[in-house]
Amino acid sequence: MTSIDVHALTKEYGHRRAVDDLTFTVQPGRVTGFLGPNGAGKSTTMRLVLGLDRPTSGTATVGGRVYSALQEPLRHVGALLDAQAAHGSRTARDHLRALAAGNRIPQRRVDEVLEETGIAAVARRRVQTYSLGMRQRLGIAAALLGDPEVVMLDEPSNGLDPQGIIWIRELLRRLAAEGRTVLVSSHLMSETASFADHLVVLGRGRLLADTPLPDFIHAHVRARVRIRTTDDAALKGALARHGHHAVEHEDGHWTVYDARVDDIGRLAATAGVPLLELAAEEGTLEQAYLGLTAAETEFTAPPQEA
Ligand SMILES: Nc1ncnc2c1ncn2[C@@H]1O[C@H](COP(=O)(O)OP(=O)(O)OP(=O)(O)O)[C@@H](O)[C@H]1O
Repeated sequence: MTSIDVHALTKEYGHRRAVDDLTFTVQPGRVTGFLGPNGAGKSTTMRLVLGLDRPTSGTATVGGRVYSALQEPLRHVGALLDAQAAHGSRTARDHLRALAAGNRIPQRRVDEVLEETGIAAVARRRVQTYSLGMRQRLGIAAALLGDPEVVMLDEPSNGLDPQGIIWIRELLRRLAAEGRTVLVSSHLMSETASFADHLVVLGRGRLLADTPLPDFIHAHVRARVRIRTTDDAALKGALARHGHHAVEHEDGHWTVYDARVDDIGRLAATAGVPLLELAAEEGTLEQAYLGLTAAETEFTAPPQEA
C-alpha cells in the first residue's frame, strides 16, 4: 500500500510562503479531495510531491521515497497537473507512446488508456487541434498509463462536458475501490462531494482540515430541520416555548436551526401541530467549505452594485 506523506513541508518563493509547514497523509483506498481558495498552495504541494520543485524545508514522499528516487516513476505515480503539457505538434498516440517507452510501459497500454479516456477515435490527430476537454482526457490518459498505485489530478473536471464529469467521477471511485491512492484538487464543491471520501483543505499554504467528508460537513454546517404545517401560529408557539430559533420562508416552510429532526417531530406531535413536511436539511460541502475558508480567501471580487 502506497501513501503520499507530506511532512512539515514549506515552500517559499522569495518572501512569499506558498506552502507553510504542511503535514498530512493521503491514504490508499479512498479519494481525497484537495480543496482551498485560489493561491492556497494546492498545485505547489502537488508539484513538490512530483519533484518538480524543491521544498524550502520538510519532505513530500510517495511510499516513503521522494519522487526523484522512484525508478520509472510513471509506473508508481500518475499525475495530471497541466492539461497543456503535451507537445501540440505530436499526435496524442505518439505523445503517450513516448511516455510509455521512457518508463518501460508496454505499448498496448497506450491503446488501453486511449479507449478508457474516450479519445481513441481522435488519437491520430495532433494535440494542437484538441479542445480543452480532449486535452484534459489526454492528460488523464497519461496519468493512468503506468497503471500507478498513486494518482494525483489537479482540476480533472476542467473543460469536461456533463458526460465527461460523470465519467471522471466513476473513474475516481473505481481507482479508489482498486486500492489506489487518489488525490484530486477541485473548485467544484458538488463535484467533490460526489467523489471524495476524505478532504484535505488548505488556506494560505496552511492545513485547515484533514478529515472525512461527512465529518467536515457536520463540523461546519449547523444542523437544520425543514418543517411545514397548516397551523403556523401553533408551530411558532411550540418552537418558541422550547427555545428553538426558526425562520419562516416565503413559500410557507420553516427552517429550525441547530435542531434534530426527531426532537422537532416529537415536539410538534406533543403540541398537536399538524405537519405537512418534516425533514433534516443536510448541509452541503459548499456551505461547509465557504464557512471555513471565508477568512482564508486572498482574492475576492467586491460585492456587485445592485
Ligand atoms: N513559480 C512560482 N513563483 C512564484 N510564486 C509562485 C510560483 N508558483 C506558485 N506561486 C505562488 O504560490 C502561491 C500558491 O499557488 P498555487 O498555484 O500552489 O495555489 P493553488 O491552491 O493551486 O491555486 P489555484 O486554485 O488558483 O490553482 C500563490 O500565491 C502563487 O502565486
